[in-house]
Amino acid sequence: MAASGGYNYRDGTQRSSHKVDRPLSINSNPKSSVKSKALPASGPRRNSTGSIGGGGAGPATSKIDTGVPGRVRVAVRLRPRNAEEMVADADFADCVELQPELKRLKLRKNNWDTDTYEFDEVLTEFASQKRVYEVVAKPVVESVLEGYNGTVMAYGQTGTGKTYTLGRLGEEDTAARGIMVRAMEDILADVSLESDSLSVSYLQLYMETIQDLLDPANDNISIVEDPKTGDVSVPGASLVEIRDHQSFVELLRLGEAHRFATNTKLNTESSRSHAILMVNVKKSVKGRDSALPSQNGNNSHMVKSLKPPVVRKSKLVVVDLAGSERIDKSGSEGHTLEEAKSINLSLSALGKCINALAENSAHVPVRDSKLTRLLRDSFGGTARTSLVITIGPSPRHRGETASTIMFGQRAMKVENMLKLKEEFDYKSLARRLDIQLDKLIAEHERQQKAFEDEIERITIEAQNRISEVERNYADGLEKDYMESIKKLEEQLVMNQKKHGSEKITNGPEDDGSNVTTIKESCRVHVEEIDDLTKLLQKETLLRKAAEEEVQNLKIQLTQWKRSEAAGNSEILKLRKMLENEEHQKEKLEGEIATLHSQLLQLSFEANEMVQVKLCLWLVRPELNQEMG
Ligand SMILES: Nc1ncnc2c1ncn2[C@@H]1O[C@H](COP(=O)(O)OP(=O)(O)OP(=O)(O)O)[C@@H](O)[C@H]1O
Repeated sequence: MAASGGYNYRDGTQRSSHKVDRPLSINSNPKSSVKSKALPASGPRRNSTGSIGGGGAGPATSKIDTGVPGRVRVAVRLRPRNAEEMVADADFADCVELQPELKRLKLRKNNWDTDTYEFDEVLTEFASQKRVYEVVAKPVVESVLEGYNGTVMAYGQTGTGKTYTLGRLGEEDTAARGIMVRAMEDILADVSLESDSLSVSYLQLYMETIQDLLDPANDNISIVEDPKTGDVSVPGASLVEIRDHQSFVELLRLGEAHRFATNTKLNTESSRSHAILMVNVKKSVKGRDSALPSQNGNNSHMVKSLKPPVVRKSKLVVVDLAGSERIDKSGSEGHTLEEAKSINLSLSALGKCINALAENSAHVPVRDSKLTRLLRDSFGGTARTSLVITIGPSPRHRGETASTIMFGQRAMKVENMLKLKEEFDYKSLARRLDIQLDKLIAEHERQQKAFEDEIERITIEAQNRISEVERNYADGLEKDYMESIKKLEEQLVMNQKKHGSEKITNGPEDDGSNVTTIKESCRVHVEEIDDLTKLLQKETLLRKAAEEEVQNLKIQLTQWKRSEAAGNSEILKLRKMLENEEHQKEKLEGEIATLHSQLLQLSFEANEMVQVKLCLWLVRPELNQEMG
């Protein structure tokens, strides 16, 4: 696609031009050949200071956490000769010679002399995409999954393979997949989508304007720096939750279609913007709070549930920079020239920051461009950073190749301090406690209901038994009584009959046998009354036993009511503890804000003091000399 006054998207559409408000700054190409030795690898290791603090509010890392040193790692990748180079450079040797096993690159000065440079990895034109991912990005992705921020960035001349290395989707040929796709595959395989979360933003920085590649209408996104942590974020960018590999590939495709690209002399589809993919990973740290001892050893599960869970919120940033070629080389003119100037401006600002960091300068000009502000954490910050510099083999571009190599050499000297991005998750603790409280209340209500039902059942049963005993007793008594009455009546009738017949036979005189009969009848009655009394005593005993059982049940009821009251007071205690935790968190946040504003005030005052002294010196230098 021909370069014109407007600019082109990769999807083929044309948009109006943007204004450039800064002068051109030419890419630095220092002559000095700094030959750095590869430093020993220093990956993130968990140290004691990176562990959870004593249990206060705020970040989970302790305040004395200074991090672990992690130098920026740099790999160099050589692109194979393309069709044009096959013809144009047919009679010439490549400008570089690679010694991958020695991790060395030789840059030809002329036919008989070379400069040698060492890198962390040297990737030849035969290196597969898989190998490139494994040596350049995989260690960074692993760090991100452990809770550190990470950056993977590609830097190099136009057409040397930055987008090929980072952004290839490899849908037709999975072996061609680039770093972005492979990184997401590893992340998806490690996180649990039930408890962790994964979201993505995709931006482009074009002529000092940040545009959302997932929503191009959103084209004036600002950078926000957290005054507490120094973390850089772009809250205006769309944040898309990733659930699976395919949805991520779709997002990349959408973003790539919106990326500004044009046809330059060096690349038919040259990216004219810096693309920045941000992958936010939020992982809960399992099993950490279970190590906490209980205070009294009794309610250990309660203590455990009151400890806030720990989450790690890390970020992987993948940066595909625009080409770092010289303007005359890319054949830029008109609007494309303005683009090239802007690209060079931001890349030169990045170069200056890297130089300052490599030389341990007191001042690092981070604020000179949006690119350096966005990459603040990646160079000299807390992230683990891996840079791949891409070069071409053509001797015609030796100057650009040398410049790229020097950029990589200086970046190798930048030391970051990796910090674990861990914090207490109060929100999830509150959610967990709410759920627990609801469960406890529901369980308590369920037990109370079961208990009341049981009491009712026992009471009804006891009452039924008492009524039955009473009924049996009354029936038995009545039956016995009636039988006795009947017997007595029969006896009386028999006696009367006997007495009458004796009177007829013996005349009216009594010979004493009548008295004997009555006595006998009385004895029988006494015995019967005895039997009845025994029966009555037995029934009384049964009634007493039933009454005792009712009494026991009443005692049990009182005890259950007491244990219910104790359960209620435990819930109140838990609520109180939760309120205390929240109160303490708010207090600590307030203190941090006060300290921060005091710090700002002090630095403002110090600044003013310096300015007053400077004015004094300018106005009255001799006075200043007198004052020493
Ligand atoms: N290692 C490689 N093997 C084979 N082909 C490659 C390799 N690297 C790059 N290419 C090819 O070279 C061309 C340019 O690559 P690419 O677009 O990735 O370059 P770039 O550095 O991103 O350029 P720009 O800065 O202009 O966007 C593409 O056609 C790409 O397929």
